[in-house]
Amino acid sequence: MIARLAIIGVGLIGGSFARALRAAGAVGEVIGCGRSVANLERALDLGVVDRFTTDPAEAVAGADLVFLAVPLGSTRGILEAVRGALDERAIVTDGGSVKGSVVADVRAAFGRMPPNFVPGHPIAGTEHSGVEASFPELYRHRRVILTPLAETDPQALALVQRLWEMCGAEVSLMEVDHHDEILAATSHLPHLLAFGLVDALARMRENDEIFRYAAGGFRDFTRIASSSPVMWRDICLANAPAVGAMLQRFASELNELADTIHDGDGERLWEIFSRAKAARDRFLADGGRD
Ligand SMILES: NC(=O)c1ccc[n+]([C@@H]2O[C@H](COP(=O)([O-])OP(=O)(O)OC[C@H]3O[C@@H](n4cnc5c(N)ncnc54)[C@H](O)[C@@H]3O)[C@@H](O)[C@H]2O)c1
Ligand SMILES: O=C(O)C(=O)C[C@]1(C(=O)O)C=C[C@@H](O)C=C1
Repeated sequence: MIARLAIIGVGLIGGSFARALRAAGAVGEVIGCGRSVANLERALDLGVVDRFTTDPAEAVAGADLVFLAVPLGSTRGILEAVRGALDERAIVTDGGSVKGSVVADVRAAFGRMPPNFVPGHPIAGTEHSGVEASFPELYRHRRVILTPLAETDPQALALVQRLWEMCGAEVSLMEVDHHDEILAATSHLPHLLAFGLVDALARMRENDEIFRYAAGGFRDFTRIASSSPVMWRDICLANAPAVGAMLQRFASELNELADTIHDGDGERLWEIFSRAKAARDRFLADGGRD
């Protein structure tokens, strides 16, 4: 389906995309591009890419499909670097966790929204980074959100959708702003809470003792605080308004909990916890994805 695929950012997301498409027999040659030569050499050893370069323009030359999977803060620079080298018919898509910032970067770099750019976001990942962490099954039974714009060519959209489906994913279409609001709630806020909690505990004087007695609850709640600080810095900055609004909402929920405990209002605590448990049980029963 794709004779030449260029992956810019051969990490967890880019590497897994290449591996999944290879496993599905959907790609011919895969060109990797990144900043870390050690990571790219590892990608070559693992068979994730057939060759690599650190020059984005060289990577996209002659590619039929370009997949951008770099931290969001690097998106605009990459787009500017590849602008003049892209094949006229090449389809470009991405896996960035925030869509408004990517769309703004594309408009700024190209002076318009090219019809062959399809913004996307796989709702799948782990707390690990780099090509070593990538695996072909990452997207199987996971959702991928595509956020096409009025300018998007339906054929480009259909191809990108088909490729994700070949990776085993279920594709949904969504408006850019709606995507960013939803993900602020279900992904960005939980990461902020995990990072914030671990940082607060780590800065407490007794932290050695605290971590010694932490067990499953702490481990489950904080797994995602092992995620890439660069990636999460960029996500928070790229989605600042929606993340800020969610944080404020959550802060008032926390204040309400604190007041309820202070008032010794057990009935109210039970109500809040029961409502939360029922919502999470429903999420799991509906196939809640890990
Ligand atoms: N990790 C997740 O769970 C997850 C899930 C969905 C989407 N995403 C998004 O996917 C993108 C990639 O995340 P990841 O988890 O694969 O990160 P990663 O750190 O595993 O991989 C990113 C790769 O990009 C390379 N890179 C960084 N800056 C670059 C630049 N300027 N030019 C070329 N290469 C550069 C790095 O060397 C690295 O190999 C991010 O935009 C992230 O928001 C991540
Ligand atoms: O499972 C994880 O480790 C993840 O963080 C994956 C996760 C998330 O669910 O929040 C992280 C960022 C994304 O953009 C999409 C998925």
